[in-house]
Amino acid sequence: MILNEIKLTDFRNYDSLSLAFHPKLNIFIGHNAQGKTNLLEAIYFLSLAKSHRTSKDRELIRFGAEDAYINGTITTANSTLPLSIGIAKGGKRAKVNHLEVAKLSQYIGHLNTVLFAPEDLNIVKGSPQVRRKFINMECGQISKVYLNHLSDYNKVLAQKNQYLKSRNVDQIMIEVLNDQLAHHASLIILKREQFISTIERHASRIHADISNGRETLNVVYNPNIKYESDNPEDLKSEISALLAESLDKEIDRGTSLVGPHRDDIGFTINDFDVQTYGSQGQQRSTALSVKLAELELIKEEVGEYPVLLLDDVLSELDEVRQAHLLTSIRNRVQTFVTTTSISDINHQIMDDMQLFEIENGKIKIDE
Ligand SMILES: Nc1ncnc2c1ncn2[C@@H]1O[C@H](COP(=O)(O)OP(=O)(O)OP(=O)(O)O)[C@@H](O)[C@H]1O
Repeated sequence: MILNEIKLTDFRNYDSLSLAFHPKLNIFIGHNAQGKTNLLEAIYFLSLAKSHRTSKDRELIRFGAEDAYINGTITTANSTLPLSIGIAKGGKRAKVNHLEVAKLSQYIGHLNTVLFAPEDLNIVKGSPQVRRKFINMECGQISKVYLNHLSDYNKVLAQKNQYLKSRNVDQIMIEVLNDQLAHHASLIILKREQFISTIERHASRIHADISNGRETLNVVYNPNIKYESDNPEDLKSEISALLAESLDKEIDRGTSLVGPHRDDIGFTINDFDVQTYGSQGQQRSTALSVKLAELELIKEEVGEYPVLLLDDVLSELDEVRQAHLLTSIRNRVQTFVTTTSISDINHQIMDDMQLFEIENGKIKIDE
């Protein structure tokens, strides 16, 4: 999948901008606060009808303007398709092939993107909550069934926690809720297990490449419930037994202690724990490999590679890791990169790409 061009009107610090992109590699270079990330954000918004930086769409409208527009054209294996989104203070409107869609869900999915930004390092360094959010987002994109079970699980869990907090715990009610939790948990756990093993398969290959074969990355699922079954019914029984065993403790503590809401993922390189013992560079390349594995997942799902957006990651990687990223990946995946310095860019890469110099919302195209 390729994004051929983009037009911005009153988006962030761009009043009017029209750019044609290189099919392999596009580099946005400029000092801080000139509009590099704004451009990646525009591409991300064109893909998902939401920003990766803010939930308030009105922040995207240029100061003093009434509305903002992003237009783009994508080419897939089968077609060339114009996409457009208008953002007004009161809401947003999206068009596919010049026709307005009734629901944003009909719009999303035409342009697929994977974004890697500095904060993604938290997938490795952050709390288990960050990693659960990552699994939920990724599994949710691939499986609607997962999303439904997760949403039901969270609703029942909130109810159960309310009961546990009250002074007079209704044990029968909690047993009913535990039965529902065990049902949803069994499906969530099996999907997570499957998802993490697929991520590991891709991420470990990518990591071997970017570390020039020196490092073996493993991604492991650390479920809160230690289980043996691999079919939903048996797993549900195992979970039910554990929940029953933990009930007294849960009543005592006034909160739910057991279940996939306490799961985590672990990363090891050459068998040591990356979070505890990894260097900064190893933690970054672990996060990057895990994110790049998403490219392969989307390819398996959709049949085509998405577009890759890399925000400010070059300066963080050594030459070998950079070269891998920008040479092998760009031959498969159209890539957009932001950087503050040309010295960050490996010189072998400079031939087959387009450089855009950005200064205060204006772009100079380097021929
Ligand atoms: N709604 C808006 N209207 C006008 N300008 C805006 C708006 N939102 C942000 N900006 C401006 O955009 C600039 C920031 O752009 P951006 O985040 O793309 O920086 P960047 O080039 O990626 O910088 P860095 O290298 O520091 O990450 C700032 O000057 C900010 O004032």
